[in-house]
Order: sequence, then structure tokens, then C-alpha cells
Amino acid sequence: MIKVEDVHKSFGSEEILKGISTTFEKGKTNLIIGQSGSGKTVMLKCLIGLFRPEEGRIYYEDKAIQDMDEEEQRELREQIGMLFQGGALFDSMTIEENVMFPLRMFTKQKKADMLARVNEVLKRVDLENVNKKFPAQISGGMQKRVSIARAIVNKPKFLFCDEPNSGLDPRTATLIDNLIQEITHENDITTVVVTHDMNSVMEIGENIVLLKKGKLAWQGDKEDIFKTDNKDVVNFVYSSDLFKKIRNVQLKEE
Ligand SMILES: Nc1ncnc2c1ncn2[C@@H]1O[C@H](COP(=O)(O)OP(=O)(O)OP(=O)(O)O)[C@@H](O)[C@H]1O
Repeated sequence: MIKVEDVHKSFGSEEILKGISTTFEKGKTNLIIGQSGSGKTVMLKCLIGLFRPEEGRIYYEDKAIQDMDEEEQRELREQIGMLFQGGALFDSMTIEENVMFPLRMFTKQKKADMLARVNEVLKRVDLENVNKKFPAQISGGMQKRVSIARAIVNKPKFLFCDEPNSGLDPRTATLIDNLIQEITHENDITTVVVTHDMNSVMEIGENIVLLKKGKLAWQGDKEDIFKTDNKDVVNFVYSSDLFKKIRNVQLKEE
């Protein structure tokens, strides 16, 4: 579980996060949604410690990052898996080397043990016989699977994903969403996904945090989101053309 308490983050005189308080739950896919510029990525970067909020606290389980000494912060970094926008694989490394990277960085395991774990996670994401290929030699969807394998190879307790299915066709995007959710459940991970994709909201929205201009506008799950009258939620949901069309059809039928 990650608990966020009254987080403020500014750049110069511009306050981007204006006192966010929320909880991201363990064993669930927690989504941060909101219009472009609402502060989703800044929030994610505060969560992983890339940005330091001027005010507020971020608790990992019982301990706030702000109270951790260097050793505790290093331990926390080891427990974090990250899936960046676009996958961000190292082009000059093979798939196997890419996935092994966090193990080489954070552990002192023997090569054979690392390789066994790499093969285990590649199998989990349904990728076999690609070990010696380079990222450019496999499809975008496969690259995304490799990124997921790399994000979970060191058995993280916390997984952060920034727009994990951007640039993928809808079917592959759904497969990636479902894979992230399955892995979250299997390993009881606290997963936080930044997305503006309504399909993701409907597929894996177990705890959805809606940001609007740096404030928390609404929180609920994928069932709640279609029941609420909250104006910001309705505006967000029906800003998607697909949902506007579905809504029009429903209105015509009534
Ligand atoms: N390093 C930075 N320095 C200055 N301003 C920043 C920095 N990072 C983000 N911002 C500003 O913070 C605001 C929120 O940006 P953020 O990237 O969090 O939006 P977002 O909700 O993730 O949008 P999108 O969906 O377009 O990615 C923007 O106005 C952006 O210009």
C-alpha cells in the first residue's frame, strides 16, 4: 500500500500538485487518470522519488520516503519495478541482457541464477526463444512484454507504469493491461498505472484516482465510474469519442 498525504509540488511559481491525499492499494491495479496536464506524471514521479514534494508525505507501507535514510531509500528502490512510456529498452542489448539488467544492478546473484529468473519471467509474459534477439527485431507488443518482464524480474512489491499501452493496437493494448493486472494479483503488488485510456479504465480500473488541475477530483472503481454524477468524471469519460457514441446510442434508445 502507498499512502499519499497532502502532497504539493511546484515548478517555479506554478503549483502543479495542490495538496493530493489518496491511497494506492496493495494487490490492485490503481490508475491515475485525468486530462493532459492535470499532473499525472508529476504525481508518479513524486511517488517514485524522482521529484521531491515541497509539502506532504508519501508512505510506503508504514514508512514515509521523507523519513527514510539513504540505506532505506536504496532498499525501497530495489522493491520498485518501472514500466516507462515507450518501453525504454536498451537498443544495443539483447532481450536477455535487457531483462537481466535490474538483477545485475541490484543483486549479487550468480549468472546461472539470474538467467534462470530471466527465463522464468520471459515465460510468464509468453515470450520464449527471443533471448538473443535485439529490441528492434521484435514487435512493439513484444517489446512491451519484455519491459514488463524487466519490471518484475527483481520481484518488486511496487510497480509503476506510465501509459503502458500507448502506441499499441486496441487488442494488444488490452492484452498488456490484462497481463499487468494478472501479475499484480499473482504477486500481491501495489501497481500504479498512469493512463488516459478509457479501455484501460474499464479493463483494470480497480482503484481509480482522477486528477484535475493538480487536485484529486474523484476516486472510485470501474463500476463506480459509470454510476457517479460527478461532473469531472462525466466530462472525462465522455471526452472519449467512443463513449460519446455509446452514450448517444443509449440516449436514442431511451
Ligand atoms: N520538470 C518540469 N519542470 C517544469 N514544469 C513541469 C515539469 N514536469 C511537468 N511540468 C508541468 O506540470 C504540468 C503537469 O504535467 P504532467 O506531465 O504531470 O501532466 P500529465 O497529466 O501527465 O499530462 P499528459 O497526459 O499530457 O502526459 C504541466 O503543465 C507541465 O508543463
